[in-house]
Amino acid sequence: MTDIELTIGAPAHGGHCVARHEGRVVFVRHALPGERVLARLTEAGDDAKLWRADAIEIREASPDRVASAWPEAGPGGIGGGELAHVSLSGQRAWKQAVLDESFERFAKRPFGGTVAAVAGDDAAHGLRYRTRVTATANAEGKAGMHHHRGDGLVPLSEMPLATEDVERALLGQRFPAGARVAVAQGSDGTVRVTVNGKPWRSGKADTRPNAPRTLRESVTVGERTYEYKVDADGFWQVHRGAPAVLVAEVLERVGEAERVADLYAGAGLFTLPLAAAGRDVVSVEAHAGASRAARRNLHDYPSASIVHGDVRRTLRDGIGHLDAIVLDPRAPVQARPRWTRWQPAVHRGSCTWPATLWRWRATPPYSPSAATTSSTPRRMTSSP
Ligand SMILES: C[S@@+](CC[C@H](N)C(=O)[O-])C[C@H]1O[C@@H](n2cnc3c(N)ncnc32)[C@H](O)[C@@H]1O
Repeated sequence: MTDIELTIGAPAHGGHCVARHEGRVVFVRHALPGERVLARLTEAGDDAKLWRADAIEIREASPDRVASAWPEAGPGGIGGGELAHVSLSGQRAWKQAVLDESFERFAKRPFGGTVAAVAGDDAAHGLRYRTRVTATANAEGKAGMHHHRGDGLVPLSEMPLATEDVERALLGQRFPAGARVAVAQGSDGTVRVTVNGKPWRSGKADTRPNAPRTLRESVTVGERTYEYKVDADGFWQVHRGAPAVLVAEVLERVGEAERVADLYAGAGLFTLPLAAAGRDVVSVEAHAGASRAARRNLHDYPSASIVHGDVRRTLRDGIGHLDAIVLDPRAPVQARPRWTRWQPAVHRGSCTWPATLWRWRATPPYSPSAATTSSTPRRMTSSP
């Protein structure tokens, strides 16, 4: 193992900072801008343009450095807790810098937003926000997570990002070796565990034909509360405050637009409030379970049509005139259709961050026929 001393530069997308060593770029995790660190190289091929390293000793610390809130995600540890050593204000400044830089570089326009805490984040010190966690059981049946960019499984002794109930369900029992474990908590506090896609209860598979598989979620924005039923192991925004923040943002941005597409719509988090606001919504989602959930959630709203299918194909086939598009892809850019005359509507949320939000509304006119013939969109980054 080779250790090198580095001066740390700007933060970059994905939880690392950029440094330089003998002309080569090094992505350094567990460091902060301005720090002087001893870094252990973790990927350093002779011919590689880019090296990766973990800061293992801090020689000159940033004022934003704090004791790690999740030591297991420290150097050589689990991926996904990259900012555990950064103060909350430092995390927000970090995210602001990444968003500002990404928008300037890729969208060629200013980000213009300000990164702010979701209600309750400060009181919880930026922790305990995840209502969804997935893990893999190790040979002893303990829930574990993978090393950053590695296959090795680290059994968890804590999961400080999760709500306490989710953490308890994850760590307080054993699972079949190698199993994929998903733990989720609904708005009413109910926790459901799914093991390899099947219900799990009180330490064993729940084989009852009527074993519960869904969770209730309610999202309150202003005076209104929207009710959803989602699959316990299906997609739902993992931050407990994200659904309400995102719905409020979407409603405001869509404004009075009459016909709206909700692309990559999941279980209908945005489709439902948009339909309830009287919008004519086309909701497109490729995952069969999520699409079924959306149908269930939108049952009482005839102004919403649920398309179960691929976004690109659906747009190519034509979905008619649209006044606004809400776009929330989970997959990176390749999954996006070829955008045309308007700036791409882009949102990419990342679980790495204490709060996540970049969501843009595309402006009309939208022309389905142009969708396959015009220029390729500007590339946007997305997080792993
Ligand atoms: C990040 S989730 C967002 C769901 C929803 N907008 C929300 O916020 O709850 C992205 C969704 O896009 C769906 N998806 C991914 N690729 C797709 C594609 N090519 N066509 C349609 N849906 C896709 C996934 O199944 C997933 O449900």
